[in-house]
Formats: sequence, structure tokens, C-alpha cells
Amino acid sequence: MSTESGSPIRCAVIGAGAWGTAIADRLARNGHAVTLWAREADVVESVNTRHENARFLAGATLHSRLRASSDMADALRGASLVVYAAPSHVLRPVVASGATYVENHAVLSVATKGIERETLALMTDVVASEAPGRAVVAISGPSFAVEVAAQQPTAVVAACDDVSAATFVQSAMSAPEFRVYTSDDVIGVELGGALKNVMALATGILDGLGLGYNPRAALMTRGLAEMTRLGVAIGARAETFAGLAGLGDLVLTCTGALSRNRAVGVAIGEGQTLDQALAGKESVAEGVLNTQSAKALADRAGVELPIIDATYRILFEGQAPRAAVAELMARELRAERD
Ligand SMILES: NC(=O)C1=CN([C@@H]2O[C@H](COP(=O)(O)OP(=O)(O)OC[C@H]3O[C@@H](n4cnc5c(N)ncnc54)[C@H](O)[C@@H]3O)[C@@H](O)[C@H]2O)C=CC1
Ligand SMILES: O=C(CO)COP(=O)(O)O
Repeated sequence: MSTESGSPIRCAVIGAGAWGTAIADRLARNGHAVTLWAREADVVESVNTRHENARFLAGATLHSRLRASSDMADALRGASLVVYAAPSHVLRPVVASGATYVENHAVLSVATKGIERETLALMTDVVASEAPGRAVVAISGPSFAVEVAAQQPTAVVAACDDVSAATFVQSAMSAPEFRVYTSDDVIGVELGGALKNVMALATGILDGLGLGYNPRAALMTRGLAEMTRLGVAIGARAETFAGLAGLGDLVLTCTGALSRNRAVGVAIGEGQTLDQALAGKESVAEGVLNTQSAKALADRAGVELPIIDATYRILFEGQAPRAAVAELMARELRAERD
């Protein structure tokens, strides 16, 4: 299964939002033959004729070898590597709609960050259940699509319990400006990517309230403790949350001005409702749905997550952000390690 960097393979990237487009471009730059599946005809046209995804990644010049298609069979046939990058709420139907065209020998991978709301399944489990019989590798870590497309140095992690599948993805994607580590802690890597989006919303709310730097640092630190606590309860390793898909992505998304989740939080902290903050946006803020699924997952596992609960109350129960902050600060005093 191993691919030396430099031995070209056929790849399909399914989902042409900002992240799918940046990944497809990265693979094309490594010499692979890449087809990017997009559901929007204007995206296909824009990529194929102008080497740009004007709708979801405007301004980035894509490699001329990258081809887009709206035909799932065309994209998937002959592909040795398939990367799914549709948002979490539509990943299952997107994978299912192309499952019959996926090659038996293909390595599957998923770059979506989320927990399925209805089933509380991780994204690798969604892919595995809709296109069974192949290894599924989670790709996660601190990686704004626009910076990857601009070839700015980035490090991510590819996680699978099948080490050779993770190494296959590592070899196919790595480049001087794109460093891919491997991991066998799929749950930790996936949960880190899903939960940091909730923390980005929460830190955005603090920033929107104008509360300064102290609460942001406190929230990120205690947020990481919550992420780790839930992860360990469902089978992840604690140290994974100190890695790229945990702390790394938490720092990026909670502090980076490019984060869509953080921006939604800022708008809410400034006084908008959730509907107002999301109005007119075509891009996804996964943290919104993932606040619901993370809370449900924690309830099922019997784990206490005060910051995620507070975010839930603000987003879905109308609690005033300042009241939620006051409630968090007034919780019973305890030792840090508890
Ligand atoms: N944008 C980024 O910098 C990064 C995004 N991600 C993750 O990648 C995933 C995809 O996000 P983006 O690429 O940013 O998306 P985006 O926000 O740029 O675009 C939205 C995407 O959703 C698709 N979509 C909307 N409704 C759909 C439907 N009913 N059926 C099928 N597809 C539908 C659109 O076709 C489009 O591809 C998310 O889980 C996100 O958290 C991960 C790392 C970086
Ligand atoms: O996951 C991301 C970077 O790693 C992107 O975060 P946002 O979806 O908040 O922009």
C-alpha cells in the first residue's frame, strides 16, 4: 500500500468547500492525478476553466492539473485514495451516494471535523459504515484552508488504527510546506478536531463581550481539560489532546482571525442571536451543531463539561452570554486536576 512521495496515484476529493479544495490542490501539487467532486456546477466550471474555486476559496490559484467534476462515478473510479471533506451534517448521504463507485483497494480518508448529531458517530465511523471494507484515515490539525492553499507551512496528523493506511496518506500529502504526522489514536484525533470548534465559538463569545485576554486563556486551558476528559471517557489517549489535533487546533481556532467558528462566537458576544450570526453564510461553522452533539456525547458518557454546557445554553436556550460567564466563574471551587 505504501506510496513513495513522487509516485503518482489517482485521488478523489469528495466535497469542494474551502478545505476539500485546498486538499485537492495539495495532492495535485505532489503530482497526483486528482479529481475534485463538487455539487455546485459553478464550482466545477470555476476550477476547470479559471483554476479557482471562486465560491468557497476565492483568490487562491489552484494547480492547473487539478480537475473538478460533478459526477461522483467519474471522480471515484480508479482512485486509490479518496478524501471526504463534506460538512458533518451531510457526510453520510454524500458518502452513500458514491459508495458503489469506490474501488475495493482504495484507502479512504476524512477531513471533516465533527460528531454526527443523530448517531453521535465520529466521521471515520460514518465513512466506514457507508463504504465498508476499507481502512479510513482521519485527517485533522491546525490548518486554515486559505493558508494551505497559499502553501504556508502547516502540520497536520493522519490517524488510523491501520498504520500502513495512515502512512499511505502521509506519503501522498506531505510536501516541504506540508508536514503530516501519523497517529493510531483515531478517537482522540477526531474528537480534538470536533470539540475545538465549540471552544472557538466560546472564546469568540468572550471576545465579543470585550472581556480581554485573561478569560480567553482560562477558557482555552479549561476547555482542553474538558476535551481530554471526554476523550479519555470514550477511549482516546490523554496525550493526543496535547498534540496537533488537540492543543494545536485549539490554539489556531480560538485565536486565529480566519476561524469561522470564532467569528460566529464574536457576533453572538456582540449581541446577535445565533440565527443572525449565521444569516447569509454559505460556509459551515461546525461548532454550532457540534455543541449539541458534544453535549449529548458527554451526557451519554456521564462526563461533566461546564464550558460546552454554557455554550449550549447561550446558543440554544437563550441564556445571556454574561450570565453564562458569571455562572461558570461561580461554580464550586475545586483543585485544578479534578
Ligand atoms: N475551511 C477550513 O479551513 C477547514 C475546514 N475543515 C472542515 O472541513 C469540513 C468542510 O468545511 P469547508 O471545506 O470549510 O466548507 P465550506 O464552508 O467552505 O463550504 C461548504 C461546503 O458544504 C457543502 N454543502 C452544503 N450543503 C450541502 C449539502 N446539502 N450536501 C452536500 N454538500 C453540501 C458545499 O458544497 C461546500 O462544499 C468541515 O467539517 C470543516 O470543519 C477542516 C479544516 C480546515
Ligand atoms: O478547522 C479549522 C482549522 O484547523 C477551521 O476552523 P473554522 O471552521 O473555525 O474556520
